[in-house]
Amino acid sequence: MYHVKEAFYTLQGEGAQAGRASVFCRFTGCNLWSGREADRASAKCTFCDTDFIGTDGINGGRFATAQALANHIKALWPHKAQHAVPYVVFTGGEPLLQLDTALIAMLHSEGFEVAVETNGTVPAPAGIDWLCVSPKSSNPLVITHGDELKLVFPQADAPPEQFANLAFSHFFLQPMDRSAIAPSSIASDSESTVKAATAYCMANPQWRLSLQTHKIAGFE
Ligand SMILES: C[S@@+](CC[C@H](N)C(=O)[O-])C[C@H]1O[C@@H](n2cnc3c(N)ncnc32)[C@H](O)[C@@H]1O
Ligand SMILES: Nc1nc2[nH]cc(C(=O)O)c2c(=O)[nH]1
Ligand code: SF4
Ligand SMILES: [Mg+2]
Repeated sequence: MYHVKEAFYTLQGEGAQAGRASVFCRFTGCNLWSGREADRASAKCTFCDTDFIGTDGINGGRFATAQALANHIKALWPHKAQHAVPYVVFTGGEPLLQLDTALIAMLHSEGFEVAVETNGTVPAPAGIDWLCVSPKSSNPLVITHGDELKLVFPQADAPPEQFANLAFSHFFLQPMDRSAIAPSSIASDSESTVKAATAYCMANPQWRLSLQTHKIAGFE
């Protein structure tokens, strides 16, 4: 049984594929946080910007088979987009707690490319076409190669230097969105995570800036 919080058609907002039309499938649950605010401070990942509890979001639900979930995803890709390769991004929560080779194979047979956004602490099934790993604090990575490493910045226990030698094709710093965590406190300009990430990328050109364009442009 697959548990899906929500699924929707949008543009990939982040990283090297930013701007690409995508079906997002957000799985329920994560191994680094319960998702409850009361547990945030003591969680293994404390800055999450996402609600991944339950199956009550748009197009969410429980799917008994890979075929059923693949059909659900396929129905969200517009029929008119015939000249583009259909693209699905599995995220969460932590998608690698649920994504398996059966679901990947089913989507490949429907012509989809399969992308994943993961915290890198859970092994990945074979067949993923675009793998984005986003390390979280000192939680050990079990995935050390992939297409992009997208580090939320800054994180005291996860400096970029720790990941710079891993086998990824792209290295991104994504400014931490603090408003998602403490909506009432507006950070001063001198505390801007965008400024800090920009300065780091300018001093260390291996790294590029990833902005969360869906939030800036407001398309989601
Ligand atoms: C909600 S996570 C779900 C996927 C997976 N659990 C992970 O952490 O990569 C999706 C993406 O949002 C990023 N993210 C989460 N909270 C953020 C925040 N407050 N500011 C910026 N990016 C954030 C994550 O690092 C990850 O790249
Ligand atoms: N548009 C859009 N792009 C995204 N890229 C990664 C996201 C995520 O939450 O995994 C995300 C998201 O939530 N929305
Ligand atoms: S690992 Fe990802 S989904 Fe889990 S709490 Fe952290 S950012 Fe959120
Ligand atoms: Mg998001």
